Amino acid sequence: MTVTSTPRRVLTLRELSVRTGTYPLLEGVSFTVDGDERVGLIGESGSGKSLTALSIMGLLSPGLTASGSISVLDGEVIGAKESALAGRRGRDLAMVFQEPMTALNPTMRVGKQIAETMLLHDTQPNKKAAYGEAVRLLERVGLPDPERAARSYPHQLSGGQRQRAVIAIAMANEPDLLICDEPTTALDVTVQAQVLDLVVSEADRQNAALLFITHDLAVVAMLCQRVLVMYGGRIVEAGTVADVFTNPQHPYTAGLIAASDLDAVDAEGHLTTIRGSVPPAGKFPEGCVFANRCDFATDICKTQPPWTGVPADVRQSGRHSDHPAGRDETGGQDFGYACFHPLGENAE
Ligand SMILES: Nc1ncnc2c1ncn2[C@@H]1O[C@H](COP(=O)(O)OP(=O)(O)OP(=O)(O)O)[C@@H](O)[C@H]1O
Repeated sequence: MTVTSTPRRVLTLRELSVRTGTYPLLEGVSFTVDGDERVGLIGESGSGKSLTALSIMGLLSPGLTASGSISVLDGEVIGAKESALAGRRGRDLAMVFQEPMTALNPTMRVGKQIAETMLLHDTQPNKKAAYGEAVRLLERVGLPDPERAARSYPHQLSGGQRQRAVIAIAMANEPDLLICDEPTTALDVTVQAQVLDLVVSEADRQNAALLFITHDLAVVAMLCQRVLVMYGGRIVEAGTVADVFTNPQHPYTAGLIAASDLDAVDAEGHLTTIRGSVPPAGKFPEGCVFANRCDFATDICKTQPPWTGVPADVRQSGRHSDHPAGRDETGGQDFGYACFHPLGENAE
C-alpha cells in the first residue's frame, strides 16, 4: 500500500484585516499555503498584495493595526512580540522585496551580512563557519566570483547580483516559506528570467513553499500551482492556476486576464483593459469594492457587501469547495469574498 503524507501547512490567514486609524486597507483575507505549494498573489497596484506580505512578516508600519489571525507554522503573528517575530523571520519564513537594497545594509560587506543572519539563528557554530557558508551560498545563487562578491559592499554589485545576494540571505537558514514581492521588477529584462529560475530552484531545493506576488499573470501561470486574486484589500477569487486562468468566475479576474493578453483588442481596436483605476485606499465603493468598474454590476452590487465570512468548512478543514469562485477542491484555498454574478462556465 502506498502511503502519501499530507504536506505541512506553513501559512494560514483567517479573516486578516488591516486598518489605518480611520479606514480599512485589507478586509477578511483568508487563505492557506501548504509546504509543497507555489501560490501566486496577483492584482493591480494598490490592491493590497504588499500589505498582505508585510502582515505575514510582522512588518506593518506603525499606525496600522491588524486583526484576525496569521499563523506561520504553529506561531501566531498578530499580537506577537517583536522579539518573537524577529526570531522567526529568516528562520521560519523569509521575504525577497522588489528592490534589493531594501534588504541589504549598504555599509556592510555582503558575505558578512549573510553570515550574520546564520549566526543570529544559530544555524552555524561560529563566524568562520558562517562566512565559509556565505561564500558557498553566493556561489550557489550564481555569483561568478563568490569570494570577491562576499568581500563587496552592495553598491559594488549589479542589480541582478544584489538580488541574488538577497536570495542567498533569504534562503540561508532554510525557511519553510519564501515570500517574493515582485522580485524582478527592478531588474534588467535580461536577468529577470534568471532570477525567477533561481527563486524557484532554491525554493524547490529546500522544500520551501512560495508565495509569489506579481502583476504578471504569465509568471504565475509559469511558476505557480495556485493563484489568489486580490482587489480592494480582499481576495476576490482563488483556485488552481488552470481553473482560474481558463475559467475565471469573478469579473475582476476576467478583466485582469483580458488586460494581460497583448493580442486582445476591443471593437475599436484598443487594447483591452479594465475601465477606470484602482481607487485610493479608503475610497472603495460601498457594497462590492469592484462595482464601480464592473460591466456586470447591478443594484445589489452597489449597496450590499458580498458575503465576507470564512465558511464553516474552511474554519474546520482549511479547505473550501462549494462556493462558485472557491471551486478548487484540491488546493486547500479559501477566501471570504465573492461576486454576486459569477461568470460561470466559459466566462469569455
Ligand atoms: N502605511 C500605510 N498607510 C496608509 N495606507 C497605506 C499604507 N501602506 C499601504 N497603504 C495603502 O494600502 C493600499 C494597498 O497597498 P499595497 O502596497 O499593499 O498594494 P499592492 O497591491 O502591493 O500594490 P503594488 O503592486 O503597487 O505594490 C494602497 O492604497 C496603499 O496606498
